[in-house]
Amino acid sequence: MTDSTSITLSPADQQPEVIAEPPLLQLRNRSLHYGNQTVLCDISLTIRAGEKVALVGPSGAGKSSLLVVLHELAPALTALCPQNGGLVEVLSVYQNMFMGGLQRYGTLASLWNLVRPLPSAVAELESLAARLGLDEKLWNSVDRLSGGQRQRVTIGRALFRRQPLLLADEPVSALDPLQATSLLTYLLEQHQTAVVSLHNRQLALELFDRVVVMHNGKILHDGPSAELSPEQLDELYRYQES
Ligand SMILES: Nc1ncnc2c1ncn2[C@@H]1O[C@H](COP(=O)(O)OP(=O)(O)OP(=O)(O)O)[C@@H](O)[C@H]1O
Repeated sequence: MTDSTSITLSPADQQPEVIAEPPLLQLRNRSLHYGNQTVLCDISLTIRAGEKVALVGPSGAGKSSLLVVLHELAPALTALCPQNGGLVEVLSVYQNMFMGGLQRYGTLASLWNLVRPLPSAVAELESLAARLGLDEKLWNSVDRLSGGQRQRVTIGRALFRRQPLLLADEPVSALDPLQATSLLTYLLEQHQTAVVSLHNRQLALELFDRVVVMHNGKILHDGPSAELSPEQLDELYRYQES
């Protein structure tokens, strides 16, 4: 009979087993062209549930294009926060944010709530508007808002979708630094998984656990933010192909 107390474990056996989440989004050698311009070149990227990924890189690097391609992989799971907002100018903040929840409410309830808001929807959106500093503006039309206020409506619409995956394109670029940090933190808390493009490298390193740097339609770097210094990230940002 074997004496179990005499079994010695090898170092590998003593390591806790790390079980990776299955891929939530996966691209393999994906390219994207506009006419004869290649905007994404042979991109391979895996996003796993639970990851918070910052997408950085100079203007025109392909970040928005990559978000579009990722969105096509799982539209029903995604809360999308596009750079241009896609807001309906003549509708109110309430109506624009409510449109994020159309999928959850169904056609009839959605139409009803857009025309004659029911108390439950109003209460939910009042609370969301207060969190976004828009409580005074809930019934104003979007065409009367500042750039930062409009950006917060776009964030509100994405939050109201209540989906596990956030794909956001520079969601806080028009906000002051304190508000940007606070709302980006909140957006990340409210979504299990997130891929967010941003130019603020400090926020990328502080709030995200993985940083993907793009340059010229390609992924130049992909790794944990904890292993990247601000100087290294600046260097990657300034990368010039020789
Ligand atoms: N609809 C389009 N038609 C033609 N070219 C496009 C289109 N959208 C983007 N591009 C081109 O694709 C390239 C990548 O653009 P993209 O918007 O993905 O970059 P980005 O990294 O998000 O830039 P930014 O930081 O300025 O938002 C750019 O050269 C841009 O001109």
